[in-house]
Order: sequence, then C-alpha cells, then structure tokens
Amino acid sequence: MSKDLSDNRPIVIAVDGPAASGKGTIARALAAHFGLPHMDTGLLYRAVALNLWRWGGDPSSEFEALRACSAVGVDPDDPELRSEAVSKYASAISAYPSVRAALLERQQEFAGQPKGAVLDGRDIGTVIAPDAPVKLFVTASAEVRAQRRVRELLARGMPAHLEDVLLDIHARDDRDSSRKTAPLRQADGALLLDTTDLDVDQSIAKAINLAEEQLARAE
Ligand SMILES: Nc1ncnc2c1ncn2[C@@H]1O[C@H](COP(=O)(O)OP(=O)(O)O)[C@@H](O)[C@H]1O
Ligand SMILES: Nc1ccn([C@@H]2O[C@H](COP(=O)(O)OP(=O)(O)O)[C@@H](O)[C@H]2O)c(=O)n1
Repeated sequence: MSKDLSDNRPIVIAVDGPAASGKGTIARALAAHFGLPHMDTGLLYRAVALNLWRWGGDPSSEFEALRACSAVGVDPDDPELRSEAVSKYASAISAYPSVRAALLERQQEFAGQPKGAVLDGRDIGTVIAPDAPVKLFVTASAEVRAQRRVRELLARGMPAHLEDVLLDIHARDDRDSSRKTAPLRQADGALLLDTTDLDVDQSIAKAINLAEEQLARAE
C-alpha cells in the first residue's frame, strides 16, 4: 500500500549505487509510485563533462572542469551524455571538490521541495540528503552491470564492447569509491538492494517494499 501523502510531510528518497546497478530505473519507479519529482544527478556531472569535452578542455585540470560547470544545462535526450568518453570524463571531474560544490545547491534545492523528491547518484544519502527517511544502496555484480550497459548503449544506437565497458565500470567504481570528497559508499541507514539476480520488475517491487518499510519506521 502506498504512503498517505496527506500529512504533508516531505518524502525524500536517496538512491545511490555504482554504474548501471539499476538505480535510475528504481528511482524513476519510486518517483512514479509516490508521486514525487525525480532528479538523475549523474546527468549533472555528465553535462559538465560533455561541456568540457566539447570545448576540448582537459579533465585533469580542476580549473578547466570548474569552468565547465558555469551555466551548465542538461538535455537528457542528448545521446552524447551517455557515451563512454563522457562517462570517463564525468568520473574524473566529479572527484574535484570545487566541481561537487558547484553542483551541490542545485541538488539540495531539488531535494528540499515541499512534497519531497527522489534523487539518484553516488552521494545522495551521504552528502546531499543525509536526513532522507528513505535511503537505498543499489548494487549488482560488475559483470551483470556491464552487460546491462552494453545492451542499453546498443539499443541507443551507440557502439559498445563488453570488455571495454567492463574495464570502464571497474575503473569508475575504483575512482568513485576511493576519492576523498563524497566517495561512493552505502550511507548510514541505507538498505542494500542487490539486483544481480533480479529483473527490472522484481527490482522495482523490492525497492518499493523497502521504501515503504523505511517510511513506516520513520513515522
Ligand atoms: N534489474 C534489472 N535487470 C535488468 N536490466 C536492468 C535492471 N535494472 C536496470 N536495468 C537496465 O540496465 C540499464 C542501466 O540501468 P539504469 O537504471 O540506467 O542504471 P544506473 O542508473 O544505475 O546507471 C538500463 O538499460 C536498464 O533498463
Ligand atoms: N551524485 C553523483 C552522481 C554521479 N557522479 C559521477 O558521475 C559519473 C556518471 O554518473 P551516472 O550516475 O550518470 O553514471 P551511471 O551510474 O549511470 O553509469 C559517475 O561515474 C560518478 O563519478 C557523482 O560523482 N556523484
């Protein structure tokens, strides 16, 4: 049974996890279930990365990466946002504290909407919305995640090779988890959802159950 929203308390849902774990799919489904707005925060980092890439900027320069943050717009339908090159750039520039700081307010404002919101990313439960009543950490084996990402890229008409995508996923997992600022980790109070052996419908059903459980406990 879905949560009665009539008490007007905001419902903030933080969904974090590594690349292609299914966190975006789950976050969108939770947003639809609870009637909340959704933000894919990875797209912000990808938009900065795409800006930098198009200018011929250097991802190893924090200064240039920060410049790419100014007035960054996100066109979620731009296929280049999901290219492998942009994924690599996004992972590199997201390690810079100044880049993360530049994108912080936009995310916290979104999370602070009166009815609440669902956000997915790497640091939602740890940094952006640490007091969120619902926190999920979505994961799956690297091999399964790579297969999903390959299928997704091919379906979008983009080239993809399993070995390259798997290498990229390992490299991004390592970089995202080992950086000093806002590393990828399961937040305090977050429930683990391993989707390795679950299909999309099963993952969504489990996520809704876990969210309802956390909301009931928060009452
Ligand atoms: N449980 C699942 N089983 C199979 N495929 C999935 C599952 N969850 C997501 N996918 C597919 O895998 C791809 C990556 O999912 P997505 O939700 O975008 O992951 P993330 O946001 O973690 O990168 C998408 O094509 C999505 O449809
Ligand atoms: N909240 C977030 C979201 C993304 N990111 C970074 O942005 C990159 C792209 O994020 P994404 O969520 O679009 O990537 P996928 O998980 O969909 O592959 C990640 O590899 C992270 O390095 C981050 O640091 N913090």
